[in-house]
Amino acid sequence: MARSLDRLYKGFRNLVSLSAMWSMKHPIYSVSSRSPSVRSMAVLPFSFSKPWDFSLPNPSWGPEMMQLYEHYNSMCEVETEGEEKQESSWKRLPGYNRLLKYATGGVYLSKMIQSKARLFTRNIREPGAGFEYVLFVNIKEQKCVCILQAGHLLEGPPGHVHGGAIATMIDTVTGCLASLSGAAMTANLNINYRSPIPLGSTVVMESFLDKKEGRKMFVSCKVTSPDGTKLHTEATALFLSINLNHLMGR
Ligand SMILES: CCCCCCCC(=O)SCCNC(=O)CCNC(=O)[C@H](O)C(C)(C)COP(=O)(O)OP(=O)(O)OC[C@H]1O[C@@H](n2cnc3c(N)ncnc32)[C@H](O)[C@@H]1OP(=O)(O)O
Repeated sequence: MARSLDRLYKGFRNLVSLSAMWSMKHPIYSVSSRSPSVRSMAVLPFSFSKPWDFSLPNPSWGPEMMQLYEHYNSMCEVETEGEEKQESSWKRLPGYNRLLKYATGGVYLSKMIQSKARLFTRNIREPGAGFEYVLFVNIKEQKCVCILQAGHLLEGPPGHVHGGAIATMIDTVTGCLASLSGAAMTANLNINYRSPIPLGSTVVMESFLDKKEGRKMFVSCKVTSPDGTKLHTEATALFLSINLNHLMGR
């Protein structure tokens, strides 16, 4: 089992390179200009039982979310230097509702390990109602950017996003960055909430690897408005790289 888990984690890392392939296989939806409430009721042409890349645009995405997606997605394209083509250091990470199932070898393990388990942030079926997000990583710069459109089911204070939902997304973004070179878990997360995030709005979450000391990774994260003028949230996190046996209680 431990060996299978190690193979599986290598598969997780391969997901980064798989993203380019997935984006070619799945066509991007055109986004309608209807009001946010109408947009959030749009129905996606897929069921949860099929693998679906949630990081691709769907009709619930508003213009700001689309604009930012297109900006970062264009940076993932192959760069040309003179005659030579170079792979971009930016990658879009595909988003599944169960990573385990779609990683190399994971399809077998996902039947053995709590087959009903699903990724917390990808569980709300109605498009636009929960966490609509896409993650981009820059491996060279050790940086991760997430574009998040927070839906109406994430309410905390009236009309605004719940602090726990914001913390969840910060954990996801910083966790993705910390896990780029291997399995890691959050040991500590400190959050300063500076200004509330209105429901339905789009925010940019930027995360940086500040320092690495042995197994410890110190990561920071900033949540801002799309134009960067408004700071919503700031956070620092400590991640510890783990051996996958840690998850098996050994
Ligand atoms: C794609 C989706 C991505 C989503 C990513 C989401 C990530 C998550 O949410 S993970 C879930 C939440 N996190 C958890 O459940 C973790 C629970 N905690 C644990 O399992 C363990 O405490 C764990 C793995 C963090 C550390 O345990 P362990 O590996 O035994 O480390 P340990 O030997 O105690 O400590 C190692 C070092 O880290 C330090 N350390 C450990 N915890 C902390 C902490 N909370 N604060 C500061 N330092 C700490 C220790 O002091 C020690 O330092 P040093 O080497 O200088 O003496």
